[in-house]
Amino acid sequence: IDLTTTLNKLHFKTPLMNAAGVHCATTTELDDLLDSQAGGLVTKSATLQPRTGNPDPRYANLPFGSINSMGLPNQGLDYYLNYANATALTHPDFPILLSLAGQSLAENLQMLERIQASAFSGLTELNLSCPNVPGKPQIGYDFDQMKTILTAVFQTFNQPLGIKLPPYFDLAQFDLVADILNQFPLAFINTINSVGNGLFINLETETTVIKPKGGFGGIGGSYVKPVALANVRAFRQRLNPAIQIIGTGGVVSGGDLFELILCGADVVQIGTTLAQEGTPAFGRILTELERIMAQKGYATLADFRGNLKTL
Ligand SMILES: O=C(O)c1[nH]c(=O)[nH]c(=O)c1I
Repeated sequence: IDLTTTLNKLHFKTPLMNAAGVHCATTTELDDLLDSQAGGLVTKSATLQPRTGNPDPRYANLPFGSINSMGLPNQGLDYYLNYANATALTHPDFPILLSLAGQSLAENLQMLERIQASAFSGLTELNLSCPNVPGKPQIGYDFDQMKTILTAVFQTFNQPLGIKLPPYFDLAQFDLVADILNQFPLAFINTINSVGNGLFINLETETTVIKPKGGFGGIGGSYVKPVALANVRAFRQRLNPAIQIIGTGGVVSGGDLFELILCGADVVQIGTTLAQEGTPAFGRILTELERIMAQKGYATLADFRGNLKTL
């Protein structure tokens, strides 16, 4: 069974990695990912300066997933850029993605210029879908702003770049967003980010379970798998084949991983499952995938990628 895959020119030994924001905020967490069966890693979405983020409790595990309103806490771009450049020396073949979530176009352009001026040779993921910075609407739901940002970004940045998208729930929106994205030389899209501004209640205490934003937060885990499958499938059907797809959302088992690849994903990320189970989740899920592939007679991921059949 060959589990290898590629994203742009980066070679992944396995198609599974962390989702930005989970187990990737500090060098300790990032080194943990290096030593796991993950095929690559992505760093916590960065701003130019460090941020403390929203007040605790800002994350909660739920019966079928998680809710979070972290508020973009991170160590600042240089911390992650330094980590990426140091790791490239010790692990030259391990794919590293840098996630950016600047709070203005100017900040994003400043960060991209800093990356371009450095020795960084990985992939950059521009997060257009953080749902938890109070007062900042998600760029991914403002199509004019998205177009403006992508136009400016591709005039500035000549390294491979992908974007992290929020979930969409309307076929006309898939058409509209795909038409915008097809105008740009994107290396990949990553879909989905958490389903924004859900609410979970503690029935006993009659309270919310997280503090920020009156308890509203991004939903992840099994709750969102049907939304992730649909978004990966819809964009695979609509995007220029040169734009690859990272599939994220609701992956708990090897079957879930198989399904996202069947919808067209080239690489798959786990967030909630990694937060709850730790890095052993990578090996468990990959072993389950191998078993399913063997049962079905598939030797490589390309044997079934994107081959979902309709009735
Ligand atoms: O609250 C966060 O830090 C956060 N949380 C998410 O669920 N997605 C994101 O992109 C971000 I930047």
